[in-house]
Amino acid sequence: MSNFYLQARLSSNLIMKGLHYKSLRSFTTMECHRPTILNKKGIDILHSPWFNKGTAFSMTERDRLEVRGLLPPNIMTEQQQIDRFIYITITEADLKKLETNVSNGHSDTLALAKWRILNRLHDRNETMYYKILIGEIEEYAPIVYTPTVGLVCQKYSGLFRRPRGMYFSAADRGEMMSMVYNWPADQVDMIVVTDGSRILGLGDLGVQGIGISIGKLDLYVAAAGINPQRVLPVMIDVGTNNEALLKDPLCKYISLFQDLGLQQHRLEGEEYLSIIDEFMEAVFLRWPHVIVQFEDFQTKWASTLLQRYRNTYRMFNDDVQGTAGVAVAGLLGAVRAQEKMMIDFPKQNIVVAGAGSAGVGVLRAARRTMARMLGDSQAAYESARSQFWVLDANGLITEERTDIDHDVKPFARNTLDIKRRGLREGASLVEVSLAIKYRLSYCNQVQEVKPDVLLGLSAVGGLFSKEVLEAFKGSTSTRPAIFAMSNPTKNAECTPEEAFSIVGKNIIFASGSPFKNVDLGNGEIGYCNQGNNMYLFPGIGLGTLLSGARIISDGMLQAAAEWIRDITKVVAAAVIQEAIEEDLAEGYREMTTRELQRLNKEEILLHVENNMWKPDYPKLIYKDELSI
Ligand SMILES: NC(=O)C1=CN([C@@H]2O[C@H](COP(=O)(O)OP(=O)(O)OC[C@H]3O[C@@H](n4cnc5c(N)ncnc54)[C@H](O)[C@@H]3O)[C@@H](O)[C@H]2O)C=CC1
Ligand SMILES: CC(=O)C(=O)O
Ligand SMILES: [Mg+2]
Repeated sequence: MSNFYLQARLSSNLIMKGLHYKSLRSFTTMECHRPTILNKKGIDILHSPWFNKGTAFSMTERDRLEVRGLLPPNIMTEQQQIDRFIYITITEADLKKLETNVSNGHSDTLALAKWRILNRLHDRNETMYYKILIGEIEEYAPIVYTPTVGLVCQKYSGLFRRPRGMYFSAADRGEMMSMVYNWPADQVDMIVVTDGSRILGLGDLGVQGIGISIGKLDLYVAAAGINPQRVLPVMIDVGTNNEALLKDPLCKYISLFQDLGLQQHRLEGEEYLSIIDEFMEAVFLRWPHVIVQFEDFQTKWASTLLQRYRNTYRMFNDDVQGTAGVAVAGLLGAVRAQEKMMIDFPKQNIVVAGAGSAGVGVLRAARRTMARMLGDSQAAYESARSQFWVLDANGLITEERTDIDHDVKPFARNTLDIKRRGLREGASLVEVSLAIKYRLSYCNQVQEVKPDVLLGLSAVGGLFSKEVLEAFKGSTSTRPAIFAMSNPTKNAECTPEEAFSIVGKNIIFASGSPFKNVDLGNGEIGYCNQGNNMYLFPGIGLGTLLSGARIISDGMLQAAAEWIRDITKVVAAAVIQEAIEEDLAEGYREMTTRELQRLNKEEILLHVENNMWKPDYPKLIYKDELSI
């Protein structure tokens, strides 16, 4: 059902139920219908991407806001502006030329050129930028987000023209409390922060990591309707250990390439923590209701920071918690696709390649889900762990491992059990995929149990090689699942073509970055699903924002994962519902806790819908006009 029909149905239901006046009024104060109060006039408005409408300013507005004569006289509709941008600015002038210069029509150069053109529009006219992004999300998400955002981050120091977001660096210690007031918006709802230490699967990109914060927030605006004037991309620069980004002291005056970040190695330990602490205190001091999404922190800090802040601040780690929700939703979807009952999920044998922040997040969430299905007891939780086979750069992780990470330890395979199955510590992916044999003690039979799922979060492109896929081919599942979730595209553990051609037509395939569906011949299509936290984090953020929940609980994240139906609105509503049930909801804007508690499911959905920003030009009112 389209959003339009859903909204129409919900509205009529509300009217039938005769909602009391206050609630009805707050429903009708829709985000997109609020006029915007300005303290600027004339040319300043045209130079502000937040307020600029370009050629779409009406004559009355041109007079009221003193921009008459500063624009060409032809007043355009929004649609004319979009057409002009897509068909004249992008396609004809720039992209066509580029396309003919690029042999396969889809190269890094072309993607980067598209990003540049979109970024320039973002700098000029934010409303039009989001209108185009939302209207053509399938085409432009891979540009503003993975895979192109990875390339953008790698080249950010060269691409940088106009600032976007805020930078807090090790040199700003003691200053952050006042620095936050340099940001022009009095209300910030959503911050995405990175320290640039593990950008997608591209490693330490230092200050250039700001690109990922910008890309994620673009999706918040496009998918969750968060008002772009209330988002803040942040980069915390504590240095970089990427030597290529550190100046060579011998040629620092002649080097053409100058990285924009601090020229020092990363701070570690207490020094590092004190900087992140200061940042958190500063942003929550100025914007007590903000939500902070931690993004692309290297594994050693991701989980430490999550534990440090999660019970105090409204924050979550997207790589640990967002990815987990999407992966669990995908795993449950695979069980459904096998035409099994949900209760069969705890019987799936799942091989996970990659035990970093993302892999461990998925393992913990999948184990918790299995345990709940098995009765939610400690015994159920214990037994669920035997369904996972976890490998890192050193192969299969067993109890024999000496330097095992605290978070990974619960998933180390029992040594005796491994031997019984003909495996060993450090076994390769081929060995594990080939057979997980075990002897059924009561009938003394050898039964081969092969993995149902092969899930990659290793950042190693091509890890699911021909040999691995051949070995996995013997899966006992009716529809084996291959999730090559690493980003960007070149880091995917395998391509869908490789997976479908080697393992078979009936597999379920998902990848972190988008791939095209595969033509399997005879009119059959191999579907390539995208398994990316982008389907979850906008809903988690929006739901947390509108519920006013004090913290983001596991229950709220679980609710998001269970409700993922690629409709962020529904995900957000589920998160709000859970926040209300856990007594965490404190309300947002006109909607008080009490009013939130009175809403039924449909009303919550409508509340979400009404609070989602839409890329329509608002009525602009100069602040002195208010007193007239
Ligand atoms: N699709 C999605 O929504 C998401 C995808 N990711 C992707 O997951 C990847 C990993 O992210 P993190 O866990 O934060 O990184 P990380 O660097 O902390 O972890 C990588 C893990 O892979 C292991 N590994 C390396 N080589 C391996 C091999 N040959 N075989 C098996 N394991 C191997 C490492 O030992 C480590 O445990 C990145 O490419 C990232 O882009 C991360 C978050 C969300
Ligand atoms: C998708 C994402 O968050 C990552 O690759 O890190
Ligand atoms: Mg990430």
